[in-house]
Amino acid sequence: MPSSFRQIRAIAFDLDGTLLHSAPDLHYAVNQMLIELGREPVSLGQVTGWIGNGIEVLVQRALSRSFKVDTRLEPELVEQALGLFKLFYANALHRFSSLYPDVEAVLMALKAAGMKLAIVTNKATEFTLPLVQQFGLSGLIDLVVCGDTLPQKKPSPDQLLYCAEHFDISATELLMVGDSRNDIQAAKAALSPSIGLTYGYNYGEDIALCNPDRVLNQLAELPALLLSVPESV
Ligand SMILES: O=C(O)COP(=O)(O)O
Ligand SMILES: [Mg+2]
Repeated sequence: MPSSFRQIRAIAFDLDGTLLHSAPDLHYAVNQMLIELGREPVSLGQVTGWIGNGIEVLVQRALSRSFKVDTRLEPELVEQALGLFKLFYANALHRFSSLYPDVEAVLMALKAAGMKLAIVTNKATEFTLPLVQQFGLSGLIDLVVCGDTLPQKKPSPDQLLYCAEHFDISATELLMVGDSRNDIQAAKAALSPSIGLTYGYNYGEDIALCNPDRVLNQLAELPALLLSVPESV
């Protein structure tokens, strides 16, 4: 565990459950899809527990009505369901979703201090970019790496390594800030430090169990942690 984050030059923020409370719109789109397929809707709590591995897996979990995907799902059904989900989600992207408290202020403070800022999400590009724009983050974020930007998504380290390369820094100088074990595992695999936030989704589990370098309860604590490090440390 690093004694400080003095070496940090760039920050990779996860999106869903970290910057954006997206579960309400994902829940809406999942239920519209299920209803269209003649199936019973599911609860917000269920959907929240299925977020984290991208939309294909979310749709498969919804069809299975469980976190563990039913291996007997017909590929044609999954494809049809995915098409429906995309249609409904595209129309409900930011209807019920909201930024978490202090997101803009925190990003502005970090950017003003010279940090490069990225979003590294497992969400597909077609939904991520409109959300980043809609919530006014485009001018604050230097790079967006989505779940379909590269062949592998988190917990693979590839998106973080791509990010470090883009910023021309070492992965050890890139801090991953996320709500999920996928974020922390990706950071560990990339040899990047990580901060786990407690308010997000993480399949309903305690983020501290993934052993991030630091656990924070609020994003607002981040600037002080990164920018007010005594010189002698
Ligand atoms: O799309 C998901 O399943 C999760 O996205 P995230 O990586 O931004 O949390
Ligand atoms: Mg997340």
